Amino acid sequence: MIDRLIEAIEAKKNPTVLGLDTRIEYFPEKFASGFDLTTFSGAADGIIAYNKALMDALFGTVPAVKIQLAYYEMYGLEGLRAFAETIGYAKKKGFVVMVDGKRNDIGATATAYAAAYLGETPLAGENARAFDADYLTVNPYLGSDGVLPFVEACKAQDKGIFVLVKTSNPSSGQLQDLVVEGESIYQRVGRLVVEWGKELIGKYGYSDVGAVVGATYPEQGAELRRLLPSVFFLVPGYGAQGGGGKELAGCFDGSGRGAIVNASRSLLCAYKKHGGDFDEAAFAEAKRMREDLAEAVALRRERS
Ligand SMILES: O=C(O)c1cc(=O)[nH]c(=O)n1[C@@H]1O[C@H](COP(=O)(O)O)[C@@H](O)[C@H]1O
Repeated sequence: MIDRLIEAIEAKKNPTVLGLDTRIEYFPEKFASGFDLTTFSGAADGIIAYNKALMDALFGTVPAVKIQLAYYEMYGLEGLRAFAETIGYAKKKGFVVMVDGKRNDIGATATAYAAAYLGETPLAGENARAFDADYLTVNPYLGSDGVLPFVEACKAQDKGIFVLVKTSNPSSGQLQDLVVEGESIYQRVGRLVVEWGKELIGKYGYSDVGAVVGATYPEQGAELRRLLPSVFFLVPGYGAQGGGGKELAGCFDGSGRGAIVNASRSLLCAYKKHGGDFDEAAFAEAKRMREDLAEAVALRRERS
């Protein structure tokens, strides 16, 4: 999977993920008036239409989408309908599809989650795919036996995962920065990610087992980039959370690879900054973000 992700980034010359954390409060008035937003079903219809318009506007310039499950679960079964339809449309448009569910559990249950998002669900007779994503985000708190079922699914199905290593939120250091046996927890998790992914290295030297590294901690990002050369980074926290710009140079490697940066609210609500229609505004913001990241990559290349 990782080779496909890297090639998709290079084809668009843009290490950006469109985060589809879509909620009805983000709809501009004119768009909102087209749906009955007093019901889950109307909200789901609105979300599907919003997502499709954004994907239509951005598929030429952005290589991947990340669909955050929480924003679909909160609209109940209708929300899951919107989730499934968004995955289907994203694939049709050629996006690499990441599902952000931060899943984990004991081994047997992790196997069920892996079947749901990365693999196949056994039915009487034959297997079927429930939600067919390319990537899933995974929480490592339960240790190896809670992560290996996802790694197995990556192997069997040519998929990928991003394991939470250093997250973007303000309190991420409360546990992740603790020093144990001479290294921080996030460094230790990073080393485990290398272990988990060592049999899944693609032709560019990166593994299907990647890491989430928040844009809001660029120093730790650069440190992890040096420490984990085979681990590709999903970097959330750009824009709305304050991350971005040249600070992110250290998340990339010397050839400009190694990371893809997610923006959700800053693209979903770009019309509030740029004015005009929400899809055109998202396109303008995606272009600005691409230039911003290109500068970070250029700086990284200069340093190598
Ligand atoms: O796994 C993630 O994607 C994630 C990890 C992390 O450390 N920080 C983080 O913000 N995220 C997700 O990335 C997205 C960020 O959204 P914006 O802040 O609106 O761009 C949300 O879907 C978060 O759940």
